[in-house]
Amino acid sequence: MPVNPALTALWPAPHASGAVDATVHVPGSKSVTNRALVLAALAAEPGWLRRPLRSRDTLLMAGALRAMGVGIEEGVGPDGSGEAWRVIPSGLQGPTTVDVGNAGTVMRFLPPVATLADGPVRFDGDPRSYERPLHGVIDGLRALGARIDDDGRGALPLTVQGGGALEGGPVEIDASSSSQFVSALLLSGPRFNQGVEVRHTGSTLPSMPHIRMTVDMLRSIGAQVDTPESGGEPNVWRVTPGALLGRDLTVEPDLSNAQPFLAAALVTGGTVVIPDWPARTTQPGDRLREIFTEMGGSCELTERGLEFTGSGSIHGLDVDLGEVGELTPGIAAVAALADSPSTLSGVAHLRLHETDRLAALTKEINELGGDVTETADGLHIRPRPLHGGIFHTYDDHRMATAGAIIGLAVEGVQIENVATTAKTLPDFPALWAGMLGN
Ligand SMILES: O=C(O)C1=C[C@@H](OP(=O)(O)O)[C@@H](O)[C@H](O)C1
Ligand SMILES: C=C(OP(=O)(O)O)C(=O)O
Repeated sequence: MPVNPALTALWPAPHASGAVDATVHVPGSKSVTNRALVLAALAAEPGWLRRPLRSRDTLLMAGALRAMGVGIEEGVGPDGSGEAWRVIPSGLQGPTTVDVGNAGTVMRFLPPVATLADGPVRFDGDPRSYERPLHGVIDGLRALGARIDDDGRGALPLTVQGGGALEGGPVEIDASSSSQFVSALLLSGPRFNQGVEVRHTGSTLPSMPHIRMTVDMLRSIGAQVDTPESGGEPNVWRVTPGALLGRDLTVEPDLSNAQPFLAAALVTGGTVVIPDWPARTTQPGDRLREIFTEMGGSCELTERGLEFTGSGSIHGLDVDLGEVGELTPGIAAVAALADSPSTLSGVAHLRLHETDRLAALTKEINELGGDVTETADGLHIRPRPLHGGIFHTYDDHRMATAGAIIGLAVEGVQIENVATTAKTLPDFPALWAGMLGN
């Protein structure tokens, strides 16, 4: 995706001169788009993906699947409405090379797919991808019969020696550093000879809504999945081998990327409407209705979408974000502007996300005059009057949007490399300006 050089420098975060009043159409969900691409590629027949997110992470996923022989064509959808991708599965091929960028979904969901290719698939990515944990996928796949060449660190780069099929069966992994280990093994599970039974052995498991999203999407494409919630053992998921159907799926807006816009309503005491907010969803961003209400806003789902209104005051809160870790940077930004302290907990694993998010948030908010301290599993945030300055983003899209939230209330905040938002929301600067009426 071409990057506008002007945006890689310093971007003056717009300061809000009054209450925002806007409707913001948020592009599709990264997590849904990348699961849908993998499942459609593994299906027995072609399928449609409508309103897919087109961002760095999803274009990397599409590019990787194409490199393995899957057809992904531009189209307008079976009923002629909306942009769509037509996904045409085929025998998966190697040798090939996959660039994962810094996309957790690509680096974790695709090695299991590559075991089904008929030759080697090499995985490489951004420098940060070498530091992000992958041991659950590597060790798990080896236990299920895969051959993988790596350097023994449990991380990228690596080569999966695809053998055209994988035996599958029961496997134990510790997914306490990423729920994506569980999702990765489940998504390809229907195509393994014996299916897969994943048992998580660690003490904590983050991001449960994302595992539910995996299970829901598997079921919707014809897979049989047994889960702890459907009467199975705690921490055990079982996928039966079987063919997957070609479906016509419309991607929901990315509710985690709706966060900065909802935050703008909260911070400025205004109103923001997000059209197409789903009435029922597995996306973790749906928790924002409750969290931002506790922080001082109010919201209603109407036929226009989610209407969120700020009251003019922002309150701190004590909250365990273990299930919804990707919301932490945006919540921390709002908490730094609140009228009382906050404690965010349950998110130790954020140290291994796009950057060490706990360290990055602490440093950047404190450099604007804030008072944030890291705890063992989160942040203590004591609001103080903030001043302008440079907000560094460490190639982390959610750091950039967190800085933009602070900039609404604090004059003179400059975001370094706002273009990093292209990971999941390439239109962010324009959407932000549009919301502010600029
Ligand atoms: O499966 C997914 O789509 C995701 C799962 C979560 O990962 P972790 O469990 O590694 O936090 C989340 O933070 C990430 O943004 C997307
Ligand atoms: C953690 C995130 O991404 P990834 O899918 O790369 O893990 C995120 O988007 O907040």
